[in-house]
Amino acid sequence: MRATIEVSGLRKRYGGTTALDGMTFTVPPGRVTGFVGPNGAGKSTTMRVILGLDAADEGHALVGGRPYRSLRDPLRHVGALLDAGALQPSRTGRDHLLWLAHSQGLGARRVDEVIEQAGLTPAARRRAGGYSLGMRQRLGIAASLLGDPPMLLLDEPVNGLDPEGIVWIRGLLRALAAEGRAVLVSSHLMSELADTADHLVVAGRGRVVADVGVAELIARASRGRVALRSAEPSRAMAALSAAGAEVSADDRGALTVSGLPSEHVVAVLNANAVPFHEVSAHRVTLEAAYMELTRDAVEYRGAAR
Ligand SMILES: Nc1ncnc2c1ncn2[C@@H]1O[C@H](COP(=O)(O)OP(=O)(O)OP(=O)(O)O)[C@@H](O)[C@H]1O
Repeated sequence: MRATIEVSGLRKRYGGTTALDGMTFTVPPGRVTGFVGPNGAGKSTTMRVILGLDAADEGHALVGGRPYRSLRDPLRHVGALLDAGALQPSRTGRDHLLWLAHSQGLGARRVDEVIEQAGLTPAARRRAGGYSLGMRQRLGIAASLLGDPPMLLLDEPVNGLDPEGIVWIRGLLRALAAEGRAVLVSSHLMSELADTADHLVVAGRGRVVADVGVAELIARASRGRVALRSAEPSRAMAALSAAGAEVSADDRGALTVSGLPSEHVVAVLNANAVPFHEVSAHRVTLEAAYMELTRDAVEYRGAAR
């Protein structure tokens, strides 16, 4: 079974609300695909449809080429974290995992491995009802790893994690992808996916707005601009503007130049004897690139209902 998640032409309405409007994308093995988009864009609905928890009105979702519901021992194929709150509060974390493991023919040794992998060892024998949100997330992630699945779907896994937990999950997701797994991670906060995702599927109003590599998205939004620092920013601005560039300055005196490649920027400054101490490619943050992309796709909740 090829570890690929495929979503094709999904449509779904809830009464008068269109949740999915032709959602189509593929999550290939070997990379972390971030599934992002504003609130209400259809991310959770898509994940529920992939996992057979909700039926689409049209279209199909396949995991490893098959509908999720047709899989025997699904945890061995697809690991999922959807709602970290769905727990029996009186059970210990370890018992919860043992119960899940037994349902899939997996043993206690595997349970202890994922407890260790999820950093849950100190809490594993405590009642899950007393867990913090971060602990519940770790338990949900441990559960998703139980069957050593080649495909993973994690809905907002960073929710509730402390800074150490965030660093941990970034490393875990990257390691899982490096092992050749298909990893789909949803988030509505772009900063959570910076340094984690290789690729982004950006959803807006129930469909895909962009399906793009992270590096390419940043390069595109950076638009070949040049970042410049000079002890004499006004002279630098005057010289570069005279050479046909557009120059803007931030409140700390850093300049951003568009319309001239960096080697021309350097040549113009040298020809005008303007001192400078830094010329580099201007790189927007992933968050800024994403904001630009989704500006038109934001669902204004009040207006939409
Ligand atoms: N069970 C449901 N009943 C009615 N409407 C629903 C239901 N589930 C989702 N919706 C609506 O479908 C749309 C898509 O919701 P969904 O939860 O999939 O978006 P999302 O991208 O996951 O958003 P968020 O980032 O807020 O989790 C929203 O308008 C939502 O209100």
